[in-house]
Amino acid sequence: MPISDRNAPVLTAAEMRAAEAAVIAGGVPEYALMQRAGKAAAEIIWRAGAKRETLVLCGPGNNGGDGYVIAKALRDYGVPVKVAALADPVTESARQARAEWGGAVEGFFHVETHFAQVVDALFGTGLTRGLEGEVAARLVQLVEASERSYAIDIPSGISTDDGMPLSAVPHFDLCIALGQWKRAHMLRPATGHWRRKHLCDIGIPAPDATLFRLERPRLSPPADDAHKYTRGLVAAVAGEMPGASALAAEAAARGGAGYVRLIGVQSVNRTSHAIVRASMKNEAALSDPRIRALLIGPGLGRGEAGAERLGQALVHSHPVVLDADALWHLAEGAMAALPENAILTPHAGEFAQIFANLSGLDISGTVIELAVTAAQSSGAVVVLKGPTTVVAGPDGRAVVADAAPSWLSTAGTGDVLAGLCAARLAVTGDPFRAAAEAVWLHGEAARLAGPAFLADDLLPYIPAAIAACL
Ligand SMILES: NC(=O)C1=CN([C@@H]2O[C@H](COP(=O)(O)OP(=O)(O)OC[C@H]3O[C@@H](n4cnc5c(N)ncnc54)[C@H](O)[C@@H]3O)[C@@H](O)[C@H]2O)[C@H](O)CC1
Ligand SMILES: [K+]
Repeated sequence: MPISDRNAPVLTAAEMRAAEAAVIAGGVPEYALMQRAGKAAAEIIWRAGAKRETLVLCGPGNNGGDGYVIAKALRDYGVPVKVAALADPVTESARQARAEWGGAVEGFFHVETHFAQVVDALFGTGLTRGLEGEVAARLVQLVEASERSYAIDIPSGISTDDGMPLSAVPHFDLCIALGQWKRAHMLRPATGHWRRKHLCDIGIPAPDATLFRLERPRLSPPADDAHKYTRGLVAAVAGEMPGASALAAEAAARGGAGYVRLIGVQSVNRTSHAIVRASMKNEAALSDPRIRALLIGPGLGRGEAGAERLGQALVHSHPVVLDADALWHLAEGAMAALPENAILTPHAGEFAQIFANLSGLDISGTVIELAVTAAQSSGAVVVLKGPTTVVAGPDGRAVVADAAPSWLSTAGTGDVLAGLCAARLAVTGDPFRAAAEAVWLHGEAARLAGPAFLADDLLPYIPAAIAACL
């Protein structure tokens, strides 16, 4: 189940083949799908490149078949086109496409090197190993010599399921994904191999999937009769570095919570007056049954005092967001004590530290497998933060955020994200939805803030990010 109909599925190569097979079983011939794919891609190339001379590189499989369809369609638009093939077609559909192209087919190594545009239709989701050395080198040479380049479905040499290059892979202007997004379209390092990506709809319906692309969520304004408690009370527990918990608390307040209580902070300078402070000694402040989300970790400290505060805070079983130093304190025992609705927000280093200690857990694979395995083993929603952030739920669902600005890689932005997670958890009561909304709002606030911001600068952009979702 996607979290909303805006979230497109992200498939493995096997899932893509199954989705394609279902359409073919429903009566659409494979060749008709290839025609749709090739024509849709050709239209995009035509719009981008008009009548620039174009070289289409065709491989032996159906990716190459798409290439022949593209070449024919571009020729029909009046574009000067040449085709160079690495090998003869090995599938029936590709043979048919080549026959319909009907024009000359040059040798991959013999065709001249300089073209205004190059289209890579050598290999797609059927890639089983890296390209041979000279083949990869020639592809890089042809693409680098061109003014514009297009990768059909996936750049040749990129592994579909993990986004890893299996041989030298050039950088393209545009990656044209066919039918549905595949994992490599979301994962580094693959995503560094194109400037833009575009998904072509070729009539392959979204299959049942567990992984989705994070898209702009739909949020609702508070109900007409809302008051601060119905909108959600967030309790943020401070620690050794009060600035971090203050930042997280402010993000929670701007992220939609009705009431934010900051507990256990001594120095109060520079925190909004709307955030209510309470002492750790005031037990009622933490045990308050109206608390809809507890936030602990930013600035907590790694010493005894931090561990003690964490223990005190978890005792009440509030839905919780655990970040930073709280994750550091999270040993196997504490993990078992997590309340039902918990969100963990580790970056890669924290992630390795927590989950490497869990016995019997195989932590390997892409950030997607890592986050999903961690969520399933901990029973919590895991937000694995990084250049590609993944939100995974214990039920196996995950969303991947592939487009956050790299300017977010600065101190304190994690505190802001944790605060947003707490706000959305308090508002929605659903940790998976909350984490996905928070990650999107965080990325949007960063986009709005522009370059070289401080984490504090994100705060005034959060309302505008929310406004984009109403
Ligand atoms: N998904 C869809 O709905 C549609 C996808 N189309 C396109 O088809 C490709 C996938 O085609 P497939 O034939 O399965 O695989 P490839 O063309 O990627 O290549 C398979 C071919 O190549 C051999 N091979 C694999 N790796 C290497 C290598 N390193 N060196 C040499 N040879 C290699 C392998 O043995 C096969 O013979 C998909 O990406 C779309 O572009 C269709 O158009 C229909 C709709
Ligand atoms: K390709």
